Amino acid sequence: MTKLSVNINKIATLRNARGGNRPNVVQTALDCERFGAQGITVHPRPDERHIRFQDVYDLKGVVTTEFNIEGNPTPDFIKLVLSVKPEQVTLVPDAPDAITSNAGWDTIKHKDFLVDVIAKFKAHGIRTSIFVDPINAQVEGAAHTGTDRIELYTEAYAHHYHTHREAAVQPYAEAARVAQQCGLGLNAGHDLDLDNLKYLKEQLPNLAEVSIGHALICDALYYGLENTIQLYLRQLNS
Ligand SMILES: CC(=O)[C@@H](O)[C@H](O)COP(=O)(O)O
Ligand SMILES: NCC(=O)COP(=O)(O)O
Repeated sequence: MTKLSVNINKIATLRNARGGNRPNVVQTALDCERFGAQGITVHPRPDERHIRFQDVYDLKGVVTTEFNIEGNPTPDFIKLVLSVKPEQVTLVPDAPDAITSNAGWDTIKHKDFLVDVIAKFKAHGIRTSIFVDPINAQVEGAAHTGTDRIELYTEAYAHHYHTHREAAVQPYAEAARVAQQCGLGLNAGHDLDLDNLKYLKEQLPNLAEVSIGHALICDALYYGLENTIQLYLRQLNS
């Protein structure tokens, strides 16, 4: 079974556009769970342009499915995660000014840093995942950091899906196989949507979890949040 974790960053983006508390991030997380989501993902960034650090504290008290906090492990981020103690932390090497995540870790170059940070989280019982491109050497490098899982950065797959899906998925299937050989759990995310999700799932039999935000929230404008979550779950489970 592949779990669906709904990334609610975009709910916070909408709230922040006006100030106030509409839409309510905490209520949306609870509703996502009620509608079938098996996890909630947030990606607080240093400028708090969408999810704020306070949101993360508020969500911890109420999320009953898997809580996944993503982000660049700056000292502030590490402090937040160690204090909130989510089920999973996903380390993403995004620059503070990046519009969105745009690359995986160089797990070879940053091995010592990752080993150190991952050990801190694991010592507090938090499962770790690191965001990587579908490159075999980077997956093997991830295994040497001590992480529990990797999250494959699926932007390239999503981008090429409509032109040549077999070629687009090939490096991901290979990376998934290497992850399994190395004993790493497998997550995936970024730009996944109702078109490209099912094929990815079919080609990556060991896929434990996907985190999806942007497309899912856009789809919810048309189909409603409950229907949309059910549509995504159907792609994963049919
Ligand atoms: C790691 C990843 O791919 C997502 O967390 C993505 O960064 C979502 O963040 P935004 O919603 O800010 O684009
Ligand atoms: N880890 C990926 C994620 O949380 C959501 O990415 P996206 O669906 O907003 O591109």
